[in-house]
Amino acid sequence: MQHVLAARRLTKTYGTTRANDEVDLTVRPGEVVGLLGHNGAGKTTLVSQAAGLVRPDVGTLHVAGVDVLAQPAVARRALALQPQSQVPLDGLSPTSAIRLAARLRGLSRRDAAAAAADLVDRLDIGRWARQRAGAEGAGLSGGVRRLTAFAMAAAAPVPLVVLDEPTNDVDAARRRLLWAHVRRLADDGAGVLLVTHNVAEAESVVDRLAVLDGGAVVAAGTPQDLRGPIGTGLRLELWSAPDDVAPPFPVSRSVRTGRRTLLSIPRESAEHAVAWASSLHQRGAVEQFSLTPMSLEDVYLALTGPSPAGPATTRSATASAEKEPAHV
Ligand SMILES: Nc1ncnc2c1ncn2[C@@H]1O[C@H](COP(=O)(O)OP(=O)(O)OP(=O)(O)O)[C@@H](O)[C@H]1O
Repeated sequence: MQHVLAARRLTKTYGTTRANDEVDLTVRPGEVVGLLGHNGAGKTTLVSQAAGLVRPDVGTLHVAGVDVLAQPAVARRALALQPQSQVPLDGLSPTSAIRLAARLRGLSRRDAAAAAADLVDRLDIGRWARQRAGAEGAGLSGGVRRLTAFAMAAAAPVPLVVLDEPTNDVDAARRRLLWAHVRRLADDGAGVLLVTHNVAEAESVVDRLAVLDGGAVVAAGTPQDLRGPIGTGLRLELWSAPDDVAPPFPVSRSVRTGRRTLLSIPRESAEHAVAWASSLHQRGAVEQFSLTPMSLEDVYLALTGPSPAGPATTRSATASAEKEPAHV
């Protein structure tokens, strides 16, 4: 079936900063595509171009088959956007804002009211549903405003839903409700482009992922594709290990954060690792330990590096930018 989003060689430069560098990205109806990347990697620039808010320097962009560059207003009607910044709700309650969004997308008064009631219920924001926001959203918490903005984007059927960091400020229980609804949007036939820093949680809802680094797509595919050889490994976590800890098996990566030491090890070393960590634990050298499969977050960090590369000013500005461009 036709893509609901098709970006080809999309490039956007601000001065010497290449915010998007020949990005290829597609979203099909019924799938959730996650867009990952460090701060400044170029995610919002890509989303803004898809929404017709920013014009690319080079490349082509189609939303639901409509050329965004030639017909931005028509393309915009095929897309619902939850922006990264909070939406202004001044004077509106969550219920009235969601209804309004649904009405603007052509739903009847009755259907808009039903959609708003359903979303308020699914996202568990009933306590605040009739509470009017003051200036700059005053009176509603950041999380409720964010959930309301999500519900506004989800209020009426549309070919492409674009969500730019929808879970910011949202508590753990309601994040789960939101993720479930993201999946439901795709299961109902929409294509969803999801920008998120929440790699671990996003793994449960995305069909495919693209990782941006320095404006370029450095990896793309299903979570399983991305795991690749890195993802077949294991992670051994030690709590309060001494600084000079020296495992007697291969370690591809060792990271210390606070009291935790995280070692990436090959699957074949599992038995050795458990025996070694158990003996450290018995001697009191570590407080506790765990051995688990590598998470998608570990793989993401391995792909992008522990510190942000930032946008590339040239193609060779970062190690990862030298990799073959990937396509999704
Ligand atoms: N209007 C602009 N003018 C100048 N530079 C810009 C502009 N918009 C974005 N940039 C730069 O382009 C790069 C990509 O920014 P972008 O906002 O797309 O990143 P991002 O991946 O969305 O980051 P974050 O995760 O922090 O939201 C950054 O270096 C940013 O400073």
